[in-house]
Amino acid sequence: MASYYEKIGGALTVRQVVDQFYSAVLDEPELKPYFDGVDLVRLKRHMVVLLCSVLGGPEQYEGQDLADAHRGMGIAGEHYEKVGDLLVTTLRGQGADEEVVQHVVTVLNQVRGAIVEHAG
Ligand code: HEM
Repeated sequence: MASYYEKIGGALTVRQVVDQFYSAVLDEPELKPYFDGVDLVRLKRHMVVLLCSVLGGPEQYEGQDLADAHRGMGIAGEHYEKVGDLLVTTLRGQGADEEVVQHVVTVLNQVRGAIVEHAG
């Protein structure tokens, strides 16, 4: 049975998703300030590998633990939802099927607690 990773088109598609996703995030005035001064090349590289491995690809995530990476940013729940929605919209826009999207939504719900620091 094809993995989600194969279904979506492998690392090439994931890279396109991640590029589009961060363009969309940085287009949101409420979200952009979080990324001031951030090394976007490194961020995108880590996100590509993380998403590949979440989808069942062979890549091994070697970035920071998600709680450590986001600690002290004071990320609001409402901003987390926005970022999650942008990822889902981008996946759909790249033709990901609903099974793949639902798997990503499940993982987004699992990691929420590690990333969000403010209820609002
Ligand atoms: C939706 C789920 C999210 C996932 C899966 C995720 C994933 C990641 C990953 C893999 C990194 C790189 C860690 C490293 O380089 O070692 C990172 C860094 C970062 N994330 Fe997230 N993130 C999420 C949500 C958010 C949200 C909601 C915000 C802010 C609104 C955010 C802001 C940042 C920033 C600013 C960095 C850069 C930290 C730095 O390099 O100093 N993330 N994230």
